[in-house]
Amino acid sequence: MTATVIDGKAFAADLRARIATLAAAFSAQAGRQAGLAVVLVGEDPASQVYVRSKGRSTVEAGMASFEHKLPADTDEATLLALVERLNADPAVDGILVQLPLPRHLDEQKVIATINPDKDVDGFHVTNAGRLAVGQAGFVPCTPLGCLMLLKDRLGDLAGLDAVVIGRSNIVGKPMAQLLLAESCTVTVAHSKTQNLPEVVRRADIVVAAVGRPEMVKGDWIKPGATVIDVGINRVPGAQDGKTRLVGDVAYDEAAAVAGAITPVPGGVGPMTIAVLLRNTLVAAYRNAGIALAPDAI
Ligand SMILES: Nc1nc2c(c(=O)[nH]1)N[C@@H](CN(C=O)c1ccc(C(=O)N[C@@H](CCC(=O)O)C(=O)O)cc1)CN2
Ligand SMILES: [Mg+2]
Repeated sequence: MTATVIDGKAFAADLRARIATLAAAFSAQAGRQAGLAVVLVGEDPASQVYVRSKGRSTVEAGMASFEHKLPADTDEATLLALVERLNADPAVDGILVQLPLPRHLDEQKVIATINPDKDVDGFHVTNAGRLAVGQAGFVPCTPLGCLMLLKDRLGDLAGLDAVVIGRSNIVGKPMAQLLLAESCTVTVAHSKTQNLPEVVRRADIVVAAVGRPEMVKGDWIKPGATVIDVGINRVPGAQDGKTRLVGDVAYDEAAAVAGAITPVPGGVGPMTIAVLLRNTLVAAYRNAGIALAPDAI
């Protein structure tokens, strides 16, 4: 078997186009643009790339982008005061603090300061709780993007066996909650899981989010399974000094067995920013008190 390649880049482009149409409708109805504030502390090169890309995508979708770049040695009080100002700013519908933060800053404390109804990353405990009990809230962008790709490929997920490898607050745990809400039978595997290859072999859906390059091997995959690779790992390339990106799944081996698989790059990654725009627009509709059909985006 050779797997169908799930083209996250194309799916995300289509999603962004639909968001742009709705964002224009929002601006006309509300008399203002939906707004996203992104806070970057420090000069981490990857974070700078992601923040630039978020700003550009926000403007391209017809929304307002507010970028706040703070030096790496910013103290906690200054960062929390900025978040409080953004909470109070009616032009700001969504607030995102780019992670990771410099070590001296407490990520949980910063996230806890964001108004949950502006928390378009879905990282606030209130939104984690809402997801856990099935209430409307914001869902973290990467797992929601994975779910969109899965539903597009498989339709109804009810009854399928899903294994999520990784238990982070940002991907693994919310992914498991989302799959449970779709009535999958969900296993969350992690570094202490015994007989991981056997556990993965049971799965109709495998979501790999461990951050270990090419850890999931082809012979772990059940023939025909759908494989979603969240990993973005930079490893030394074949040529001197060059690096290349690989996922958490050994792609060529897995693609020979799976029914469908996301590539790295071009799979899950582009969905993260498209879903961020989606969450921001949903926040704008809610903040403006304008109804938006639940399945509109
Ligand atoms: N506050 C947040 N911080 C972080 C998040 C997040 O959702 N919210 N996620 C990641 C970084 N991230 C967005 O912030 C992100 C990561 C990867 C991609 C992406 O498109 N990746 C490409 C490859 C990019 C490359 O060449 O390096 C792909 O997979 O095709 C977008 C956004 C951590 N921090
Ligand atoms: Mg820290």
